[in-house]
Amino acid sequence: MTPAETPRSGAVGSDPAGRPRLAFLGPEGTFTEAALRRLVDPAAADLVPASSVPAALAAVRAGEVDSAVVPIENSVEGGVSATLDDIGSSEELQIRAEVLVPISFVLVGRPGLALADVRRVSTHTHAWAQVRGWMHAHLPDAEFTPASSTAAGARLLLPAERADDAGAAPVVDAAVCAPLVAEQTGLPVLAEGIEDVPGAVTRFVLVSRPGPLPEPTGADKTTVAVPLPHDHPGALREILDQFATRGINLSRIESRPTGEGMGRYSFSIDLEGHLAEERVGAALAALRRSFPGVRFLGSYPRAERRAVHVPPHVTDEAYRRGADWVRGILAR
Ligand SMILES: O=C(O)C(=O)Cc1ccccc1
Repeated sequence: MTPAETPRSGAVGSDPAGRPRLAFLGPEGTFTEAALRRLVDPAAADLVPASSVPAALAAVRAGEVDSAVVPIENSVEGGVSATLDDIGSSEELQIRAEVLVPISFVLVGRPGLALADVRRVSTHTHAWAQVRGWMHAHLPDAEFTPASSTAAGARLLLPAERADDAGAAPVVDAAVCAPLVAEQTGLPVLAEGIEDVPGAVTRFVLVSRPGPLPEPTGADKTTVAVPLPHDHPGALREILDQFATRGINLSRIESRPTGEGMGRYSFSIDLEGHLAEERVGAALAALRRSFPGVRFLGSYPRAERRAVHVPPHVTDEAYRRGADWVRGILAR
């Protein structure tokens, strides 16, 4: 990729013959679309809405698009399983960039409907989890109808969007979505700021097929998945030791079932640092020796751009001094 082909973030793999194609969890108005607009210049790319996270990632794998933007972690709800499981299942995808998006929700309703008349509410499961307390306090009897995204849930309120039976009453009364969707659709806002935890943020990642890593910036993050062998006592301790002895801080670690049977788990880990840094490369090389199933899922700049603290004994310079000393002895 040449600099001229590189969009704003420098993160998107682009097709020299044309504009990069970018899939995202759609339709228009999702939080994922807001994330995409922060990661790349939307005017320089073709945006392709996908109906689910797996669909967006499958389009990348199949080469139908260059990259996809998907949610990966929420400060209230934790990891987004659909994303962690999909990207962690192979080394076919690589995270190239991340961004944090503040999340605030509104409740939009069917035109003419009062808040007290709302019975059925649609939204994405992650949004529902973040407004449960508000719902309990204001609409305790509301039924939840899951939608593929917040914007898709809101669109159920627009009769013209329902191809099945355009004349029929909407299947839901209200939807939880971003304020932007109310503006885009003209749907009336019944309540705003309905999130249970003010200041919640969601982390989104830009994912593409494997390629050259972004240059180290000193403020990077690396994501790996480590399936645990079931006959390896102390495996988790060994994994953590590799990072601890090299002064590598972890910013996320969670276990996900592999689907191969009860008790079979893979650890999804974010660590501070870039694979090109000695301590990170050494830790991952050591992990690979003991756990050949380890998957590298990307080294990329941290959203906050905050420099990683590297203890003095594990800087690249410290590694060089150590290696020089050994070489000097062997050369005697
Ligand atoms: O449904 C959306 O708008 C998304 O982008 C997924 C999501 C849902 C709730 C919080 C953050 C992201």
